[in-house]
Amino acid sequence: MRSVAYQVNLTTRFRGITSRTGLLLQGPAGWGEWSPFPEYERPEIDAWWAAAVESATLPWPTPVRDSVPVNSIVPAVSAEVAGRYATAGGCRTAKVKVAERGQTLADDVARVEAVRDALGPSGRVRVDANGAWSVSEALTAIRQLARFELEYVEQPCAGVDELAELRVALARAGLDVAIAADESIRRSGDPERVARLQAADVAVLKVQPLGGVRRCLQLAERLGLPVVVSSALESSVGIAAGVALAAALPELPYACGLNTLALLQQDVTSDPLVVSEGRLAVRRVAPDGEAWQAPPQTDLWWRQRRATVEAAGGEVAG
Ligand SMILES: O=C(O)CCC(=O)c1ccccc1C(=O)O
Ligand SMILES: [Mg+2]
Repeated sequence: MRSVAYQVNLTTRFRGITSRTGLLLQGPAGWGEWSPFPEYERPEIDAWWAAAVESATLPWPTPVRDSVPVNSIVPAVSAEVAGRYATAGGCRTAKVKVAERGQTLADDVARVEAVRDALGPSGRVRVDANGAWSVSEALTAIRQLARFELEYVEQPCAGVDELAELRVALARAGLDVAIAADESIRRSGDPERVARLQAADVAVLKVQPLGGVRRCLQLAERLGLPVVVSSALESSVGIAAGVALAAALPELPYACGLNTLALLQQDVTSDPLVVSEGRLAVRRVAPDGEAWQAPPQTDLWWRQRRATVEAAGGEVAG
């Protein structure tokens, strides 16, 4: 199958990176995106490849809705500008990054307060710590953040066992705040351990790291937890696969973390997915133009990376 590499700059530094690169794959069903982060290796990146192949070769599972709600993203910015991020695109749910290295809990409290003020009492506010807190740090932080009525706290601690311990401690402390697992599902090698250990109330599912839309639908069923569909910071081609998953889930109780196109300075198409009134439409995306195409060296690097995964002959979606 034909493939072409993209590379675009980010508008805001995110996860410590300032640009995003990946491979777009064209097959009989349309386009797929393969964009495991550069430091990821086999076998972890095989699941990402399976997702791209699924997107390029198979139709999407039957949707039960034709658009999906998404959350805005508030990076670890100052409280002064946080409110503007929170309401972008008409979103009524915001996800606030907390526990950023070099910042304090007071910075997090000020940022979350600004977001709650901007959305008003009917808005929903979630935070994501990306596993940065110990159990006791998480307890301290959640104690202070709970007054802003959090929808959930995403990956407060790094380990599955820590998440389980934190949930017990929260219940003991009378703090009724839900916990979502993200990295613990997509990087632990055993996504179902979270459910077995009752380590989370909510499961964050990302199509590429979990091997495709069909795999995610099956996993959602096995987990038996409410699901939040989220992006891995992709172009419109990858986001479309996330939207397809969200559209096919029997229940969709939460806004999706698929509003990451706003973090890219450019997209791979002149007809990108656009958030309107806080929602994304369900549809396929095809790349066009060339301003986003990666330089030859980067394109070559992706082709070689692809060759290692294909040579290993990992199973693909079906
Ligand atoms: O959940 C969202 O709103 C957006 C997705 C997101 O935050 C993300 C994107 C790329 C890598 C990691 C993460 C994360 O959830 O931590
Ligand atoms: Mg997360």
